[in-house]
Amino acid sequence: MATYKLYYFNGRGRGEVSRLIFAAAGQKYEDIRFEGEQWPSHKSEMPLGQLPVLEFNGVKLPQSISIARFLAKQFNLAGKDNFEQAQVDAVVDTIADLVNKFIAVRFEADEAKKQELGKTFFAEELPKQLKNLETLGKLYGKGGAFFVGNQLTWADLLFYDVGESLLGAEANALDNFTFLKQNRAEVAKLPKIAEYLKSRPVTPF
Ligand SMILES: N[C@@H](CCC(=O)N[C@@H](CS)C(=O)NCC(=O)O)C(=O)O
Repeated sequence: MATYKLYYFNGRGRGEVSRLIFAAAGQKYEDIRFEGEQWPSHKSEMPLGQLPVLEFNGVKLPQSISIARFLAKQFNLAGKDNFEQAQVDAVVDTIADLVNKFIAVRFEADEAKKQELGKTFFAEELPKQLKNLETLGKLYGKGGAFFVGNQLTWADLLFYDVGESLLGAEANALDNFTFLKQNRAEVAKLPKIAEYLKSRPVTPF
């Protein structure tokens, strides 16, 4: 029987999308969460010295997006055919563009620069990327609430999680984006996801 271990910190960060994929698939796995002080003694055990890492049947795989894409393929959450998978990847890449900009703001050490970056991000960059995502959802979602092909894929799960962080920083962020709001609501209603969200450990950003 296949075995899965997911190593990450006690945060959602780059690991939560894989946890959501496991939850949606109803697949058991070991959810290993390092505390900050434990990490230095484990860093050298990881292929690239970073997390998340998935251990699949005893072999370690780094890179959050590669991990999530592999899991999605394992559990039929990647899109029904090659072209749907490419559409899912386009949504994921667009979310990644947004996340990279968001992270740059959050982790800026210089407070004045952070304020400046934050202003531009929330006023310009975020609405632009959300509009792009809304466009892709309407184009590929076949009139339904999911991003691609009218069924759940890992693009929906990734956006669900990223949306949580965006709304935490800016409560009105999705107000002008009906598809995106509906998409997150539908994901949260799926029975396995609803159960997971209710029972997951408190997991910060
Ligand atoms: N491109 C990598 C980036 C991984 C990454 O930056 N991981 C951070 C946590 S989110 C990390 O391991 N930091 C601890 C360290 O580098 O020692 C991915 O997407 O997995």
